Amino acid sequence: MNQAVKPAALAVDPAREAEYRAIRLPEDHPPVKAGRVGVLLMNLGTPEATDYWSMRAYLKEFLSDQRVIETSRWLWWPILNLIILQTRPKKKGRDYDTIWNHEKNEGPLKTITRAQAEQTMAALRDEFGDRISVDWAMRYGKPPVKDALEKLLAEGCDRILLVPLYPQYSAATSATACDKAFEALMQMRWQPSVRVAPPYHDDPVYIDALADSMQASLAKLDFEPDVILTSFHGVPKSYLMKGDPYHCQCAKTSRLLRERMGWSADRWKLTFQSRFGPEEWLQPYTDETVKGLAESGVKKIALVAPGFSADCLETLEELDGENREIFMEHGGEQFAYLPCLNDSTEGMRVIEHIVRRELQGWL
Ligand SMILES: C=CC1=C(C)c2cc3[nH]c(cc4nc(cc5[nH]c(cc1n2)c(C)c5CCC(=O)O)C(CCC(=O)O)=C4C)c(C)c3C=C
Ligand SMILES: [Fe+2]
Ligand SMILES: [Fe+2]
Repeated sequence: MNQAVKPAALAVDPAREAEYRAIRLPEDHPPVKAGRVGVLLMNLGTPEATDYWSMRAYLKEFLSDQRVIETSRWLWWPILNLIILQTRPKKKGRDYDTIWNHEKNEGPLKTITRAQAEQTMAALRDEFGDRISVDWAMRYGKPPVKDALEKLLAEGCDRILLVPLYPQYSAATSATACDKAFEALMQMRWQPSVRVAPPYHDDPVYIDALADSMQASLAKLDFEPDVILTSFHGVPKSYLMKGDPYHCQCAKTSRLLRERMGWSADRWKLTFQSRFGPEEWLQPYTDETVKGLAESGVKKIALVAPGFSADCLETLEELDGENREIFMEHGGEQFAYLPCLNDSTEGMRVIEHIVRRELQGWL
Protein backbone atom coordinates (compact mmCIF):
# COMPACT_ATOMS: atom_id res chain seq x y z
CA MET A 1 0.00 0.00 0.00
CA ASN A 2 1.73 3.18 -1.01
CA GLN A 3 -0.59 5.86 0.35
CA ALA A 4 0.48 4.57 3.77
CA VAL A 5 1.83 6.84 6.43
CA LYS A 6 1.73 4.94 9.73
CA PRO A 7 3.97 1.99 10.68
CA ALA A 8 2.59 -0.95 12.62
CA ALA A 9 2.32 -0.12 16.31
CA LEU A 10 3.63 -3.28 17.92
CA ALA A 11 5.18 -6.50 16.80
CA VAL A 12 7.45 -8.36 19.14
CA ASP A 13 8.44 -11.42 17.14
CA PRO A 14 11.40 -9.98 15.12
CA ALA A 15 10.36 -11.67 11.88
CA ARG A 16 6.78 -10.46 12.20
CA GLU A 17 7.95 -7.04 13.33
CA ALA A 18 9.85 -6.62 10.09
CA GLU A 19 6.85 -7.94 8.18
CA TYR A 20 4.43 -5.49 9.77
CA ARG A 21 6.79 -2.52 9.65
CA ALA A 22 7.14 -3.05 5.94
CA ILE A 23 3.40 -2.55 5.53
CA ARG A 24 2.27 1.03 5.15
CA LEU A 25 -1.24 1.43 6.48
CA PRO A 26 -3.75 4.15 5.63
CA GLU A 27 -4.09 6.96 8.21
CA ASP A 28 -7.47 5.75 9.48
CA HIS A 29 -6.48 2.07 9.82
CA PRO A 30 -6.52 0.82 13.43
CA PRO A 31 -3.05 0.05 14.79
CA VAL A 32 -1.87 -3.49 14.04
CA LYS A 33 -0.55 -5.46 16.97
CA ALA A 34 0.70 -8.99 16.42
CA GLY A 35 3.50 -11.43 16.92
CA ARG A 36 3.11 -12.33 20.57
CA VAL A 37 1.83 -15.50 22.22
CA GLY A 38 -0.74 -15.45 25.02
CA VAL A 39 -1.56 -18.00 27.71
CA LEU A 40 -4.87 -17.84 29.53
CA LEU A 41 -5.28 -19.83 32.76
CA MET A 42 -8.99 -20.41 33.42
CA ASN A 43 -10.61 -21.54 36.66
CA LEU A 44 -14.17 -21.74 37.94
CA GLY A 45 -14.86 -18.43 39.68
CA THR A 46 -15.84 -17.24 43.06
CA PRO A 47 -18.25 -14.61 44.45
CA GLU A 48 -17.14 -10.96 44.71
CA ALA A 49 -18.20 -10.81 48.36
CA THR A 50 -20.06 -12.95 50.88
CA ASP A 51 -23.23 -10.81 51.23
CA TYR A 52 -26.59 -12.04 49.96
CA TRP A 53 -26.58 -10.12 46.64
CA SER A 54 -23.00 -10.98 45.67
CA MET A 55 -23.60 -14.63 46.52
CA ARG A 56 -26.87 -14.61 44.62
CA ALA A 57 -25.28 -13.13 41.48
CA TYR A 58 -22.51 -15.75 41.56
CA LEU A 59 -24.83 -18.70 42.16
CA LYS A 60 -27.31 -17.48 39.56
CA GLU A 61 -24.66 -17.28 36.85
CA PHE A 62 -23.13 -20.63 37.87
CA LEU A 63 -26.38 -22.56 38.24
CA SER A 64 -27.90 -21.11 35.07
CA ASP A 65 -25.16 -22.76 33.02
CA GLN A 66 -26.69 -25.65 31.10
CA ARG A 67 -23.33 -27.45 31.10
CA VAL A 68 -23.59 -27.56 34.92
CA ILE A 69 -27.32 -28.23 35.32
CA GLU A 70 -28.63 -30.24 32.41
CA THR A 71 -32.25 -30.31 33.66
CA SER A 72 -34.68 -28.81 31.14
CA ARG A 73 -34.91 -25.02 31.47
CA TRP A 74 -38.65 -24.81 32.10
CA LEU A 75 -38.31 -27.19 35.04
CA TRP A 76 -35.06 -25.70 36.37
CA TRP A 77 -35.98 -21.98 36.17
CA PRO A 78 -38.59 -22.02 38.97
CA ILE A 79 -36.49 -24.34 41.15
CA LEU A 80 -33.48 -22.05 40.84
CA ASN A 81 -35.22 -18.69 41.13
CA LEU A 82 -38.01 -19.51 43.56
CA ILE A 83 -36.28 -21.99 45.85
CA ILE A 84 -32.46 -22.19 45.62
CA LEU A 85 -31.73 -18.48 45.22
CA GLN A 86 -33.95 -17.65 48.20
CA THR A 87 -31.90 -19.53 50.78
CA ARG A 88 -28.57 -20.77 49.41
CA PRO A 89 -26.86 -17.35 48.97
CA LYS A 90 -27.14 -16.60 52.70
CA LYS A 91 -26.11 -20.07 53.85
CA LYS A 92 -23.16 -20.33 51.45
CA GLY A 93 -22.14 -16.72 52.18
CA ARG A 94 -21.59 -17.77 55.79
CA ASP A 95 -19.44 -20.70 54.60
CA TYR A 96 -17.36 -18.38 52.39
CA ASP A 97 -16.89 -16.09 55.43
CA THR A 98 -14.95 -18.88 57.13
CA ILE A 99 -12.34 -19.15 54.33
CA TRP A 100 -12.30 -15.56 52.96
CA ASN A 101 -8.95 -13.88 52.26
CA HIS A 102 -9.55 -10.67 54.20
CA GLU A 103 -6.23 -9.12 53.29
CA LYS A 104 -7.14 -9.15 49.59
CA ASN A 105 -10.90 -9.20 50.16
CA GLU A 106 -11.50 -12.14 47.84
CA GLY A 107 -11.99 -15.91 47.83
CA PRO A 108 -8.82 -18.05 47.99
CA LEU A 109 -9.50 -19.48 44.53
CA LYS A 110 -8.91 -16.01 43.09
CA THR A 111 -5.78 -15.32 45.15
CA ILE A 112 -4.23 -18.65 44.18
CA THR A 113 -5.16 -18.52 40.47
CA ARG A 114 -3.65 -15.02 40.20
CA ALA A 115 -0.44 -16.25 41.86
CA GLN A 116 -0.29 -19.22 39.48
CA ALA A 117 -0.58 -16.87 36.47
CA GLU A 118 2.05 -14.45 37.83
CA GLN A 119 4.52 -17.25 38.48
CA THR A 120 3.91 -18.82 35.07
CA MET A 121 4.49 -15.44 33.42
CA ALA A 122 7.72 -14.88 35.38
CA ALA A 123 9.09 -18.32 34.47
CA LEU A 124 8.24 -18.02 30.77
CA ARG A 125 9.45 -14.44 30.46
CA ASP A 126 12.82 -15.56 31.81
CA GLU A 127 13.15 -17.67 28.72
CA PHE A 128 11.07 -15.94 26.06
CA GLY A 129 11.06 -12.30 27.14
CA ASP A 130 8.02 -10.19 26.27
CA ARG A 131 7.11 -12.37 23.31
CA ILE A 132 4.84 -14.12 25.80
CA SER A 133 2.04 -12.86 28.00
CA VAL A 134 0.16 -14.82 30.67
CA ASP A 135 -3.21 -13.87 32.12
CA TRP A 136 -5.96 -15.55 34.15
CA ALA A 137 -9.74 -15.50 34.14
CA MET A 138 -12.79 -17.07 35.76
CA ARG A 139 -15.66 -18.87 34.01
CA TYR A 140 -18.17 -17.26 36.39
CA GLY A 141 -17.76 -13.80 37.88
CA LYS A 142 -14.57 -11.79 37.64
CA PRO A 143 -12.21 -11.42 35.89
CA PRO A 144 -14.24 -12.58 32.88
CA VAL A 145 -12.73 -14.70 30.12
CA LYS A 146 -13.79 -12.17 27.45
CA ASP A 147 -11.88 -9.30 29.12
CA ALA A 148 -8.74 -11.40 29.49
CA LEU A 149 -8.84 -12.44 25.82
CA GLU A 150 -9.34 -8.84 24.70
CA LYS A 151 -6.43 -7.74 26.89
CA LEU A 152 -4.15 -10.38 25.38
CA LEU A 153 -5.19 -9.34 21.87
CA ALA A 154 -4.57 -5.68 22.68
CA GLU A 155 -1.07 -6.67 23.79
CA GLY A 156 -0.45 -8.17 20.36
CA CYS A 157 -1.11 -11.88 21.03
CA ASP A 158 -2.22 -13.47 17.78
CA ARG A 159 -1.82 -17.01 19.18
CA ILE A 160 -3.48 -17.94 22.47
CA LEU A 161 -3.25 -21.10 24.57
CA LEU A 162 -6.31 -21.72 26.76
CA VAL A 163 -5.53 -23.71 29.90
CA PRO A 164 -8.58 -24.96 31.86
CA LEU A 165 -7.11 -25.58 35.31
CA TYR A 166 -8.92 -28.90 35.75
CA PRO A 167 -6.74 -32.03 35.70
CA GLN A 168 -9.81 -34.19 34.93
CA TYR A 169 -12.05 -33.16 32.01
CA SER A 170 -15.75 -32.65 32.52
CA ALA A 171 -18.32 -30.89 30.36
CA ALA A 172 -19.35 -29.08 33.58
CA THR A 173 -15.91 -27.49 34.00
CA SER A 174 -13.36 -27.63 31.15
CA ALA A 175 -15.92 -27.52 28.32
CA THR A 176 -17.93 -24.65 29.74
CA ALA A 177 -14.75 -22.60 30.30
CA CYS A 178 -13.83 -23.14 26.65
CA ASP A 179 -17.43 -22.34 25.55
CA LYS A 180 -17.01 -18.96 27.23
CA ALA A 181 -13.75 -18.31 25.39
CA PHE A 182 -15.23 -19.39 22.04
CA GLU A 183 -18.27 -17.17 22.66
CA ALA A 184 -15.90 -14.18 22.92
CA LEU A 185 -13.93 -15.29 19.84
CA MET A 186 -17.18 -15.42 17.86
CA GLN A 187 -17.41 -11.63 18.14
CA MET A 188 -13.91 -10.95 16.82
CA ARG A 189 -12.97 -9.87 13.32
CA TRP A 190 -9.33 -10.89 13.71
CA GLN A 191 -9.43 -14.06 15.76
CA PRO A 192 -6.23 -15.30 17.29
CA SER A 193 -5.15 -18.86 16.59
CA VAL A 194 -6.25 -20.91 19.57
CA ARG A 195 -5.05 -24.08 21.28
CA VAL A 196 -6.65 -25.77 24.28
CA ALA A 197 -4.50 -27.64 26.80
CA PRO A 198 -5.83 -31.18 27.31
CA PRO A 199 -6.73 -32.71 30.69
CA TYR A 200 -3.65 -33.92 32.58
CA HIS A 201 -5.15 -36.50 34.95
CA ASP A 202 -2.50 -39.14 34.15
CA ASP A 203 0.46 -36.94 33.30
CA PRO A 204 3.50 -38.29 35.20
CA VAL A 205 4.57 -34.72 36.09
CA TYR A 206 1.17 -34.12 37.75
CA ILE A 207 1.18 -37.48 39.57
CA ASP A 208 4.76 -36.90 40.79
CA ALA A 209 3.92 -33.39 41.96
CA LEU A 210 0.89 -34.65 43.89
CA ALA A 211 2.94 -37.42 45.47
CA ASP A 212 5.78 -35.05 46.48
CA SER A 213 3.32 -32.56 47.91
CA MET A 214 1.46 -35.27 49.85
CA GLN A 215 4.68 -36.81 51.21
CA ALA A 216 5.76 -33.38 52.47
CA SER A 217 2.36 -32.77 54.13
CA LEU A 218 2.27 -36.27 55.67
CA ALA A 219 5.79 -35.83 57.05
CA LYS A 220 4.60 -32.79 59.03
CA LEU A 221 1.85 -34.78 60.80
CA ASP A 222 2.36 -36.29 64.24
CA PHE A 223 0.43 -39.40 63.16
CA GLU A 224 0.32 -41.84 60.27
CA PRO A 225 -3.16 -42.08 58.73
CA ASP A 226 -4.83 -45.52 58.74
CA VAL A 227 -6.63 -44.54 55.54
CA ILE A 228 -6.18 -41.84 52.86
CA LEU A 229 -9.24 -40.54 50.98
CA THR A 230 -8.74 -38.94 47.56
CA SER A 231 -11.87 -36.80 47.28
CA PHE A 232 -12.98 -35.35 43.93
CA HIS A 233 -15.83 -32.93 43.22
CA GLY A 234 -18.86 -34.98 42.19
CA VAL A 235 -21.20 -34.67 39.20
CA PRO A 236 -24.59 -36.29 38.66
CA LYS A 237 -24.21 -39.99 37.79
CA SER A 238 -26.27 -39.36 34.63
CA TYR A 239 -23.35 -37.29 33.20
CA LEU A 240 -21.13 -40.37 33.41
CA MET A 241 -23.82 -42.48 31.73
CA LYS A 242 -24.08 -39.90 28.91
CA GLY A 243 -20.35 -40.27 28.23
CA ASP A 244 -18.53 -37.68 30.33
CA PRO A 245 -15.02 -39.09 30.94
CA TYR A 246 -14.68 -37.33 34.31
CA HIS A 247 -15.31 -40.37 36.53
CA CYS A 248 -12.79 -42.54 34.69
CA GLN A 249 -10.15 -39.82 34.79
CA CYS A 250 -10.63 -39.31 38.55
CA ALA A 251 -10.33 -43.08 39.11
CA LYS A 252 -7.11 -43.19 37.09
CA THR A 253 -5.57 -40.24 38.93
CA SER A 254 -6.39 -41.86 42.26
CA ARG A 255 -4.93 -45.24 41.24
CA LEU A 256 -1.74 -43.77 39.75
CA LEU A 257 -1.22 -41.65 42.85
CA ARG A 258 -1.70 -44.63 45.16
CA GLU A 259 0.78 -46.70 43.16
CA ARG A 260 3.29 -43.84 43.09
CA MET A 261 2.92 -43.39 46.87
CA GLY A 262 3.19 -47.14 47.48
CA TRP A 263 -0.01 -47.42 49.54
CA SER A 264 -2.08 -50.61 49.56
CA ALA A 265 -5.58 -50.50 48.03
CA ASP A 266 -7.27 -51.33 51.37
CA ARG A 267 -5.90 -48.11 52.93
CA TRP A 268 -6.72 -45.82 49.98
CA LYS A 269 -10.18 -44.64 48.83
CA LEU A 270 -11.66 -42.75 45.89
CA THR A 271 -14.68 -40.64 46.91
CA PHE A 272 -16.85 -37.83 45.50
CA GLN A 273 -17.98 -34.73 47.38
CA SER A 274 -20.25 -31.68 47.04
CA ARG A 275 -23.46 -33.50 46.11
CA PHE A 276 -26.19 -31.03 45.14
CA GLY A 277 -29.93 -31.76 44.84
CA PRO A 278 -31.89 -35.02 45.05
CA GLU A 279 -30.41 -36.78 41.99
CA GLU A 280 -27.84 -39.56 42.44
CA TRP A 281 -24.25 -38.31 42.04
CA LEU A 282 -21.02 -40.23 41.57
CA GLN A 283 -20.43 -42.59 44.48
CA PRO A 284 -19.09 -43.32 47.04
CA TYR A 285 -19.85 -39.97 48.68
CA THR A 286 -17.02 -38.45 50.72
CA ASP A 287 -19.13 -37.49 53.77
CA GLU A 288 -20.78 -40.92 54.03
CA THR A 289 -17.41 -42.66 53.64
CA VAL A 290 -15.83 -40.50 56.35
CA LYS A 291 -18.74 -41.26 58.69
CA GLY A 292 -18.63 -44.99 57.88
CA LEU A 293 -14.88 -45.18 58.50
CA ALA A 294 -15.19 -43.46 61.90
CA GLU A 295 -18.09 -45.71 62.89
CA SER A 296 -16.16 -48.82 61.88
CA GLY A 297 -13.34 -47.90 64.25
CA VAL A 298 -10.84 -46.16 61.97
CA LYS A 299 -9.17 -43.52 64.17
CA LYS A 300 -6.79 -41.64 61.84
CA ILE A 301 -7.49 -40.42 58.32
CA ALA A 302 -6.11 -37.94 55.80
CA LEU A 303 -8.09 -36.31 53.00
CA VAL A 304 -6.61 -34.90 49.80
CA ALA A 305 -8.34 -33.32 46.79
CA PRO A 306 -6.23 -34.00 43.66
CA GLY A 307 -8.91 -32.67 41.27
CA PHE A 308 -8.69 -29.10 42.56
CA SER A 309 -5.75 -27.07 41.26
CA ALA A 310 -6.39 -24.51 44.00
CA ASP A 311 -7.83 -24.65 47.48
CA CYS A 312 -11.32 -23.19 47.64
CA LEU A 313 -14.65 -23.45 49.42
CA GLU A 314 -14.99 -27.12 48.50
CA THR A 315 -11.67 -28.11 50.07
CA LEU A 316 -11.15 -25.65 52.92
CA GLU A 317 -14.71 -25.50 54.22
CA GLU A 318 -16.27 -28.76 53.04
CA LEU A 319 -13.33 -31.17 53.44
CA ASP A 320 -11.26 -29.57 56.18
CA GLY A 321 -14.32 -28.16 58.00
CA GLU A 322 -17.47 -30.28 57.56
CA ASN A 323 -15.78 -33.65 57.03
CA ARG A 324 -13.37 -33.12 59.91
CA GLU A 325 -16.41 -32.50 62.11
CA ILE A 326 -18.20 -35.61 60.82
CA PHE A 327 -15.13 -37.78 61.50
CA MET A 328 -14.57 -36.49 65.03
CA GLU A 329 -18.27 -36.68 65.94
CA HIS A 330 -18.44 -40.35 64.96
CA GLY A 331 -15.45 -41.62 66.91
CA GLY A 332 -12.44 -40.53 64.83
CA GLU A 333 -9.36 -39.20 66.66
CA GLN A 334 -6.89 -37.74 64.16
CA PHE A 335 -7.89 -35.95 60.96
CA ALA A 336 -5.67 -34.20 58.42
CA TYR A 337 -6.52 -32.29 55.28
CA LEU A 338 -3.57 -32.20 52.85
CA PRO A 339 -3.52 -28.99 50.77
CA CYS A 340 -3.93 -28.73 46.99
CA LEU A 341 -0.96 -28.06 44.71
CA ASN A 342 -1.87 -24.34 44.56
CA ASP A 343 1.11 -22.12 43.62
CA SER A 344 3.61 -24.33 45.49
CA THR A 345 6.83 -25.38 43.76
CA GLU A 346 5.15 -28.71 42.91
CA GLY A 347 2.01 -26.99 41.63
CA MET A 348 3.97 -24.61 39.42
CA ARG A 349 6.00 -27.51 38.05
CA VAL A 350 2.74 -28.97 36.69
CA ILE A 351 1.33 -25.78 35.15
CA GLU A 352 4.64 -24.81 33.58
CA HIS A 353 5.10 -28.30 32.17
CA ILE A 354 1.65 -28.27 30.53
CA VAL A 355 2.09 -24.74 29.18
CA ARG A 356 5.59 -25.30 27.79
CA ARG A 357 4.55 -28.57 26.13
CA GLU A 358 1.43 -27.05 24.55
CA LEU A 359 3.32 -23.98 23.29
CA GLN A 360 5.74 -26.04 21.22
CA GLY A 361 6.11 -24.66 17.74
CA TRP A 362 4.74 -21.27 18.75
CA LEU A 363 7.85 -19.93 20.48
C1 LIG B 1 -24.88 -28.24 40.99
C2 LIG B 1 -24.08 -28.61 40.07
C3 LIG B 1 -22.62 -28.59 40.13
C4 LIG B 1 -21.80 -29.37 39.35
C5 LIG B 1 -22.19 -30.40 38.33
C6 LIG B 1 -20.47 -29.00 39.72
C7 LIG B 1 -19.30 -29.57 39.17
C8 LIG B 1 -18.02 -29.20 39.49
N1 LIG B 1 -17.61 -28.13 40.27
C9 LIG B 1 -16.23 -28.13 40.37
C10 LIG B 1 -15.44 -27.22 41.08
C11 LIG B 1 -15.90 -26.29 42.01
N2 LIG B 1 -17.21 -26.12 42.43
C12 LIG B 1 -17.23 -25.12 43.39
C13 LIG B 1 -18.36 -24.65 44.03
C14 LIG B 1 -19.65 -24.99 43.68
N3 LIG B 1 -20.07 -26.02 42.86
C15 LIG B 1 -21.46 -25.97 42.72
C16 LIG B 1 -22.26 -26.81 41.93
C17 LIG B 1 -21.79 -27.74 40.98
N4 LIG B 1 -20.51 -28.03 40.66
C18 LIG B 1 -21.93 -24.88 43.51
C19 LIG B 1 -23.36 -24.47 43.63
C20 LIG B 1 -20.81 -24.27 44.09
C21 LIG B 1 -20.81 -23.01 44.96
C22 LIG B 1 -20.84 -23.30 46.38
C23 LIG B 1 -22.16 -23.91 46.75
O1 LIG B 1 -23.19 -23.23 46.63
O2 LIG B 1 -22.14 -25.08 47.13
C24 LIG B 1 -15.90 -24.64 43.60
C25 LIG B 1 -15.48 -23.61 44.64
C26 LIG B 1 -15.51 -22.17 44.18
C27 LIG B 1 -14.96 -21.23 45.23
O3 LIG B 1 -15.28 -20.05 45.14
O4 LIG B 1 -14.25 -21.59 46.17
C28 LIG B 1 -15.08 -25.36 42.75
C29 LIG B 1 -13.59 -25.18 42.56
C30 LIG B 1 -15.77 -29.25 39.62
C31 LIG B 1 -14.30 -29.62 39.48
C32 LIG B 1 -16.89 -29.91 39.09
C33 LIG B 1 -17.00 -31.08 38.23
C34 LIG B 1 -16.08 -31.76 37.68
FE1 LIG C 1 -18.84 -27.28 41.82
FE1 LIG D 1 -19.53 -27.78 48.73
